[in-house]
Amino acid sequence: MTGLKSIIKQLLKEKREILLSILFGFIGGIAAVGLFSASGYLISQAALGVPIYALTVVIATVKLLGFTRAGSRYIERLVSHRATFTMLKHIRVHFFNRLYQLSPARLGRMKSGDLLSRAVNDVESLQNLFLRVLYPPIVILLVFLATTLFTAYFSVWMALWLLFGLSLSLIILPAIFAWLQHETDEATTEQASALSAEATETLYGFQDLTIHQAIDTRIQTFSDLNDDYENAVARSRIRELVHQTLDGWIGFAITWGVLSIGSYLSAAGEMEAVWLSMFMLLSLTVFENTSPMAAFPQYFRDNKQAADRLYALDQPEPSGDETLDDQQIRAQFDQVSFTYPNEERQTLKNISFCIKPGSKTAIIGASGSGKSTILQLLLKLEQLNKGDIFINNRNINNLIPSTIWNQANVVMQDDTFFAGTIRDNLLSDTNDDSRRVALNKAALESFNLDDPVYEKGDNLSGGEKQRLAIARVLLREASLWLLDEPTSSLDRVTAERIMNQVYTQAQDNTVVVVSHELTGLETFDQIIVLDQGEIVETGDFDTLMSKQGYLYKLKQIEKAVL
Ligand SMILES: Nc1ncnc2c1ncn2[C@@H]1O[C@H](COP(=O)(O)OP(=O)(O)OP(=O)(O)O)[C@@H](O)[C@H]1O
Repeated sequence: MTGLKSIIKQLLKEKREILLSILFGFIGGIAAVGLFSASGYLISQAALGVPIYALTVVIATVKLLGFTRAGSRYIERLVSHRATFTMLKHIRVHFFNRLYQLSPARLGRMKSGDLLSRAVNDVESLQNLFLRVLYPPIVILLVFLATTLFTAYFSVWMALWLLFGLSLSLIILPAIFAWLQHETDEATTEQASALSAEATETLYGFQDLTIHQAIDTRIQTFSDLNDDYENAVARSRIRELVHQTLDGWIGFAITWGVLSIGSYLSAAGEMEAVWLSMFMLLSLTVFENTSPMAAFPQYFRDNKQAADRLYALDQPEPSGDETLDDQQIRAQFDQVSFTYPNEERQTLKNISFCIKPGSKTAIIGASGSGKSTILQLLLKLEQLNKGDIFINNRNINNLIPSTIWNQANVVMQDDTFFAGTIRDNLLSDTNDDSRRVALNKAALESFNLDDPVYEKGDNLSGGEKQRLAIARVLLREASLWLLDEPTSSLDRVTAERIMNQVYTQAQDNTVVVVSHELTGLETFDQIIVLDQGEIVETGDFDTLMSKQGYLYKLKQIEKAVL
């Protein structure tokens, strides 16, 4: 289902409001036509010297139509806006739920500026969908048809002429302008997206760009993108104005035609001349109603694209097992290959290994050899391309990601910290005493729970962030520990102290540690050595050293360097 269809389906839930909007829109529109027509008739009669008492009914009708028009316009606006805001509320909730279910890896691949503009601009622009795209044409059509029917009572030719004007104004002109706009609009959307992503990246990287003296180039790029976008928007607005002008001319031309037909009919004695001014004002008013159609192609396009973009995030609800019954976690990779989306290079090549329940595994290897990727796949943050991963003998494809996350204590290289306090950033609803114990275990005893943390943890050093991330996991109960270089920014003594705390707490659990460090490997049950996405050897420390293979050579190099 396309995005627009999904949104319209969502909107149709507000049936009552929609029907009321159309009904009162129609009453308001037809009252306006009636008001001006009756006024035209009144002016003609007054000019002919008809006494005022003979016109009492028409005068009262004009007044009544004036009130009806104002009242129904008010009710129409009220119910149409209520329908719109209810719809927006549902869409926001739907969008957030989808965003929430997206895998963090897929989220990460979207440029943050782009994503923000999606969330905010797209939902905001959808408020025009009902107010300017869906129901105004229906109301205009109904008013037009009712007016044409009324006109047909006096003259079929005049009614046909009005119908001709209706098809020009309501169908042909919007279709031509929608077609004209089609190509440039695609470009405008891409430019808006590029501009937003560029702005976000420049703001985030402002400090680095300034230090590396690359800010001027970046600002120039931003300024060029901005110019392109502004030009595209200006072109689009000019087209809208041309459409509006042409629409006005069509209204005048049709009114002129109505007047000509009326004059001919009254000269031929088939219609009284007193009706002429009524038809002239009727035609002018009914065409005035069509002026919102000039913005129709633009709004239609904007809303269609916004809806498609929002619903592009839709993906099937994750299905599968929601629990892992066993206390201990066993993981097995069976001939797994993996390439990141949109990448040519294979990151993992046909790797197989088994992590036994309650065991301690170290994954080592050169930078870029694929160590972190193994953790990403285990957490189902990425979808493997070939082979199978089993957790407790269940294929990972049949597990919903949150089942694994519930069981996992994870420290990644780029854990996120939020503006708030240390307490907030521990992400635990336990009591303050337990929080303090966790901070102590993570060698953060100098921190207070109320100490502030800036956005993205900007006031914390690299080592403090790592220790805070470890304090987070020390507060959770989990049977699988996945630690990606958890102490790489710490001095050896502190690192050992903290890791001892981790191993004590995780002594019965399955632990996988990704590391560059070659020290302390003796304590692991299994060492997996990776090189360029391939496993070059596995085994415990003594076995690998006695084999005098890859790890042995690395150790020799380390010895020589130190
Ligand atoms: N999100 C991503 N999209 C595309 N390629 C990626 C992504 N993440 C990692 N890669 C690539 O996959 C390869 C393996 O990356 P990975 O992070 O798993 O290596 P690593 O062994 O953990 O490296 P390091 O020790 O430097 O952290 C690298 O070549 C990297 O460029």
